[in-house]
Amino acid sequence: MSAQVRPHPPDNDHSAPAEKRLRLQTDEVDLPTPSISITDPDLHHDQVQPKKHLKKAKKKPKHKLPDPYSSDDVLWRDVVSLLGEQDVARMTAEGTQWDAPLGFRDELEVVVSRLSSNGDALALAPEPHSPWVIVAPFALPGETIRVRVYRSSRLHSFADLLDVLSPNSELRDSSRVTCKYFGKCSGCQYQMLPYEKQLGIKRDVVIKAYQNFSNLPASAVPTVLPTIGSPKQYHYRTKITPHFEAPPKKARHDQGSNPTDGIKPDWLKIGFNQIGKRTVMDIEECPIATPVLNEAMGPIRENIINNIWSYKKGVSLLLRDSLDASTSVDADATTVDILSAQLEKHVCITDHKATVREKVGNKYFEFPGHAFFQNNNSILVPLTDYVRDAIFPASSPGFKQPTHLVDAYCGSGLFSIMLSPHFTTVAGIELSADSIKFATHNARLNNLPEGKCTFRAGDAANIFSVVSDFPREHTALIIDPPRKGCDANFIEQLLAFRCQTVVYVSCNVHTQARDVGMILERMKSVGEGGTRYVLESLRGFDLFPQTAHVESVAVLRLVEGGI
Ligand SMILES: C[S@@+](CC[C@H](N)C(=O)[O-])C[C@H]1O[C@@H](n2cnc3c(N)ncnc32)[C@H](O)[C@@H]1O
Repeated sequence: MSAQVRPHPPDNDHSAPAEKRLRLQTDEVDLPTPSISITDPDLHHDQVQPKKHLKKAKKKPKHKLPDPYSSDDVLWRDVVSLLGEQDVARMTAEGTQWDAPLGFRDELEVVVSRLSSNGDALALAPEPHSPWVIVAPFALPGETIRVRVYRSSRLHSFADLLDVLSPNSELRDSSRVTCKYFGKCSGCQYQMLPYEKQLGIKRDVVIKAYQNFSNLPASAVPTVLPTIGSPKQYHYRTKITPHFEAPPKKARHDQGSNPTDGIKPDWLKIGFNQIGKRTVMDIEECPIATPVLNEAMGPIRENIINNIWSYKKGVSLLLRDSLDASTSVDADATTVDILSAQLEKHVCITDHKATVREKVGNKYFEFPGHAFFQNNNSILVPLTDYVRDAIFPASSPGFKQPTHLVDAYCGSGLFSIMLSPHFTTVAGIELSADSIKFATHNARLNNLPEGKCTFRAGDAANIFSVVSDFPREHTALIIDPPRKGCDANFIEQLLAFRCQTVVYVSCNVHTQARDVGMILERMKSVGEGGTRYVLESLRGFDLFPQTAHVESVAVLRLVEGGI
């Protein structure tokens, strides 16, 4: 029996490396630059050259290894785990780990063993190709699938899914798929899965990240709590960035200066990247985006079609869901009361410089269209409440009530402002001067007492000199860095600052695991004052339903005594 899976057309061009292919969540997947090196023996073997071979070392390496903590690196750990250390060690010693037993466009049947943390299915290649791993999208554990190989890497080959020959009926429910592009678009991976299963898979991603990337003993990592689901599982995404290419030379030549008359030329695709390809696919609606973004898509597409000949370069569009911010808010009139009167209408913002307005709980946030803001508004109250409850545990004997909050990587002030009623003093820092301007504005917009929240632009590590007079035992630190995580300087200063509670929120659990591992490990040797951090709790939040992404929240608490 075949399941409803749309096969790829036969003309796939898979020449692009996976990391170059844009995904829908482009802002969440800025690939990490490693700030702390890891000790993968294989990496060292291939990259560190003895001095006498310096000349050779300058040559481009034959095989490019993935950047540490990149999605390819995460996949590599999954591949090793599936093959087993023994086979991997043997093939590494034999130098056969790059010798793919399968060629371009080879077709084969495989049984899916498990999912990778990136959401792809992993299967062991059958004899005579084993040991080797096949990586394919949109398939589930236990399923027999037919695939076609398009690219090979170290110990694994990437393949298109051609057909699901025997679906896993306990997991796959094709009736759940609401998007006509699912199976081709690179934005979503899990629409065929019941939501509870998606949450379970994301919990496993958090568990695996700490096993593979934290360097911590199992005893130092608490049982990962169940993933908190998103109140909205569709129509939640408040920002999308579809893109399109400029007219190809030939089309320009053929068309001359004739207008399109509103008819979309065949070569013009406005949308997101196809799975496994560098090419854009045409997308007229996106069911994970909010209704106002979907409504705006039609007129925006029409405008591009009518004016396509004026584009000399490809364009990445911005569509952002905003409460109606068209009325300018002057400093004296910025009260929540005034806003409440005008607000509940949603509009689509397309200008990077325009002001976007969102409401979270009873607070309002404004920020520039180009700036970072969490993309799933529906889960922000549960998320910020969770962080608040972690900082103020219900009953903990001898617990010193926090009064001061440090918000590192604060953006336009989400955590600072949401949690401000619970603190006397709040200090935030953020690299983007624009976001800081808005964080300060947002404190006023929400009528916070003057001087309670202070925000400054700069590198996160600079915050520690600013808050050196905060009472450490009454201070909580929230960290919410970009995907690359914190740098070593920040972690060193955090260890010296040593406040009572650290809540680490991250959209990349792999760099979070690295950083938390580093904090706990370094604490052993720093040891000042007889205190150390423990990882008290760990859980995922599903900010990105239908996709393989997960937000992870780690709570670190300072405790007395050694290990
Ligand atoms: C994941 S966002 C979190 C923003 C905010 N906490 C929120 O939830 O809206 C990470 C933020 O870190 C900022 N950032 C990146 N590198 C930084 C650095 N070295 N120091 C301070 N902020 C940085 C980015 O500009 C971005 O606003």
